[in-house]
Amino acid sequence: MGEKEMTLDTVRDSLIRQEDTIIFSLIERAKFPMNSPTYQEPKSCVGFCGSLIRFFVNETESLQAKAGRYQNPEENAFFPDHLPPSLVPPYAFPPVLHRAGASINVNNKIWDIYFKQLLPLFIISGDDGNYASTASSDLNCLQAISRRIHYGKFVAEVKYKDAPHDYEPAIRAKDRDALMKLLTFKAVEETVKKRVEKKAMIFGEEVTTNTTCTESNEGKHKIDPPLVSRLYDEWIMPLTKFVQVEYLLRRLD
Ligand SMILES: O=C(O)C(=O)C[C@]1(C(=O)O)C=C[C@@H](O)C=C1
Repeated sequence: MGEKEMTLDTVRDSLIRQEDTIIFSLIERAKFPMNSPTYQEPKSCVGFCGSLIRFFVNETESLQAKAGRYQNPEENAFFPDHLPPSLVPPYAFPPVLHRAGASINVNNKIWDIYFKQLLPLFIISGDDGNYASTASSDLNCLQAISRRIHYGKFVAEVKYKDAPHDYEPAIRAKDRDALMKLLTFKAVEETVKKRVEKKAMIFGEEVTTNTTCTESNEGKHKIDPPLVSRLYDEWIMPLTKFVQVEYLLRRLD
């Protein structure tokens, strides 16, 4: 975010814009079949040890760390241990987050859910050999989803600053349920679910120049729109809220 102060409206605008990134990245991943050799642990080390996806993410994060990606408090690495330091001159990101909550990282959960639950839902089975491209598009999805979920820290900070007296008793009592209630807006969640479904429909439509005969493409989408809504309902929004609760619990440290 630029110089302007964050408000609930500006953080929500960012979440809305991030929907585009997430949906486009899912559409890109859906170009490839499952390509399961990307994820298999080989029996022995082949120039690197472990699965291709881990190798790919580790190496890419290492390069991106050198290029300064993780200087930005909106970015969280999947393998944060042993990352090299940034080699680029630091940018003075505005210090929005409270120190104690800034380091929250739920990427382990995101990793597990993405590979075990999400991929099988929206990727067809098969193997076309494009393992590196598959790993690359997985990382784009993971980074977009991770950025969105960890953006919960900023959402929580803004909500706390807007109404510290509402949040403080629940924070002091470590009352997760009360915090969850305070930060939840059901009507907003319903709007998010409807909007992402609509975006998936529009972004994933087959575009033709033929205006008279679109029937053959009608109803065909590169990613199933209701599935995107479900993904938000079952994983993305709950994890964003989990991050908000975790952040708030540390807000008075
Ligand atoms: O917009 C908010 O207030 C948020 O906290 C974000 C979000 C979401 O993840 O989209 C999460 C919780 C709210 O219930 C509504 C939406």
